[in-house]
Amino acid sequence: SHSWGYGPSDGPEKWCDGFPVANGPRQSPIDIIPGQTSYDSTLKPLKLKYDPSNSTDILNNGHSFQVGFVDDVDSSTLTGGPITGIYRLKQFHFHWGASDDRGSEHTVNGIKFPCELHLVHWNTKYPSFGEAASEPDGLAVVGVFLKIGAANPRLQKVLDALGAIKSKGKQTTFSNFDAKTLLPCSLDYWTYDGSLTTPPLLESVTWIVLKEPISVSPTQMGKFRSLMFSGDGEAPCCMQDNYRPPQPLKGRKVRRSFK
Ligand SMILES: CC[C@H](CNC(=O)c1ccc(S(N)(=O)=O)cc1)c1ccc2[nH]ccc2c1
Ligand SMILES: [Zn+2]
Repeated sequence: SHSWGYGPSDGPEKWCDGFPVANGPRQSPIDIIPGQTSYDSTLKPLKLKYDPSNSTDILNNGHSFQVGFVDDVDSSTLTGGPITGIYRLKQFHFHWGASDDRGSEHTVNGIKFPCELHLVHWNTKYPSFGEAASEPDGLAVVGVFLKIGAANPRLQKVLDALGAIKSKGKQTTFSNFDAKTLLPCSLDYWTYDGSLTTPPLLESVTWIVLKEPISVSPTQMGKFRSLMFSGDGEAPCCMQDNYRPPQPLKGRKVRRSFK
């Protein structure tokens, strides 16, 4: 079966065996080279409307942890930016490294950040996330870089919940969380057509990567690394380096919303 991970035997270099689209024309992440992006004045400002009452749970899915949202109504949505229509927030999750010198999926001029947040939205022109995930305009993921600095109080509620979901498959309630508090001041962004960065690597994602990072402290990064890829009763394996490296651009254009 398609069991994949981030280790030497099941990691990103092996994913093409089970998921040939890994070598497709619009794979993610990519290295963003700001000097090679083009300013597009027709790009609209991002509009993120998140209702805190929509957050439901926090789950260790064995690859990362994610905070889930009620997505059967249009109360936590993404509109504007490079997309048309209304996309609903489904979940957010993170990717991080074993040390502060790596961990992000997108890079900027080859620079890796210690962590990257992904806010996953699906196009409401489709009946569900699962169906949208296989459409070229089905998903929109907002990526936010985390850089080492002062402890970020906005992360603390999420990090304090990790103790309850240490191993794979653990889940607990997580209510009244306002995902907007995780966003930086500026919503300036780069955007390009890409894919999920984990199997099944579906080429259905409009990527919207924010230029301004948010801060995270080394201690807070340690909390991410206290999670386990492994389930209870399995050989313990720390959840870290759960990032895919940048993929070939294959002629794609990266646009930016700012001068
Ligand atoms: C269709 C994929 C989905 C599971 N994966 C995701 O939801 C997902 C979301 C975002 C990103 S990222 N890092 O690019 O932001 C990567 C993966 C998914 C959903 C339901 C499923 N049922 C059976 C299998 C299955 C897979
Ligand atoms: Zn992700």
